[in-house]
Amino acid sequence: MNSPIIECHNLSYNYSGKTALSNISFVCDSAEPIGLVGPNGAGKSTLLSILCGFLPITSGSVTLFNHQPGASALSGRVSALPQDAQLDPAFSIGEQLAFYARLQGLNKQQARREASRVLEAVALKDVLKEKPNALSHGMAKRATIAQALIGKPELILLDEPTAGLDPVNTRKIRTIIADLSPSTTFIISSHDLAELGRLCQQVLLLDKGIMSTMQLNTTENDSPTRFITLQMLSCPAADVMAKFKQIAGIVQISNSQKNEFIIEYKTAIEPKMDLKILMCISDNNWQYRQLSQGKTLEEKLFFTES
Ligand SMILES: Nc1ncnc2c1ncn2[C@@H]1O[C@H](COP(=O)(O)OP(=O)(O)OP(=O)(O)O)[C@@H](O)[C@H]1O
Repeated sequence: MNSPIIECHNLSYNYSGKTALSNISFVCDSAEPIGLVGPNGAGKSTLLSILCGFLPITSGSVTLFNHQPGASALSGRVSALPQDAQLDPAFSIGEQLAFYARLQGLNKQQARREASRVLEAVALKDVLKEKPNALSHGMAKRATIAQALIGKPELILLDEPTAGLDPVNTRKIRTIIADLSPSTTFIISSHDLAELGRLCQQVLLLDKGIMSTMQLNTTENDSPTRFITLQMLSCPAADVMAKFKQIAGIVQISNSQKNEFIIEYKTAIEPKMDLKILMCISDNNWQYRQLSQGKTLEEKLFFTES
């Protein structure tokens, strides 16, 4: 049987007496991308630093593919993109990537080929000879992700890969991750819950150093009711709720935020509730922005009653 990708038991970490991680335990054995979320200061970067072997394990245990973080056996199998990853302004992108490839033991020619391969994977093959100052912020971020792809690692830890990026570049990074999964497992720390909701089936939630895990899209499948999230353009909320309540099968509607509604319905009564809702919107000449199955990740994490 294969060893789990990550196994973490009773891990705690303190900075000079200040608790950053408190007795956390989790196991990752799925190749699907895993989200790591939590408010500022929750302990996400600390956890990633321990997984990378940058910080020591002082209490509890952690293994990646059955090895201690930072073990030489993990070289080439695990890589990371730190939150503040920088490119060296003095060297071209191709030179820097080839340098990191050489550190992994490739010869000069193999390293050059590897630099081209990873740049192509992030849709940046034209910048091989450019220096970092010729790249936009989004391109530079993708170039640092290219660095994390060197040697085709099985596990890549990404700390805030889309922070500060526009929607186009955010989408490009999502595509890169989706294309490389599941042959590569990504752990993605991010405050962008919409992005994580699109990519991840499993989410690790850290709050003040305490962890809980959440498996997305599983409980709903087993449940007699499901959820739809509906975003309307400006609309009379009270009218919308009153009209929807008349649709057979709808058990509950909440106006989760301005122009957004979470609708819970019984699948046995109306399996195609999305069509019913769209017909109701059309009959009333309302306009909607987006209808999606399930709740948003934000709603699941922070506003679902347990
Ligand atoms: N080098 C350090 N020295 C002392 N305390 C630290 C250090 N690094 C982090 N901390 C503290 O540890 C806790 C966890 O910080 P960490 O950076 O891991 O959180 P985070 O979830 O990554 O936050 P953010 O989302 O803001 O990046 C915080 O209370 C922080 O102040």
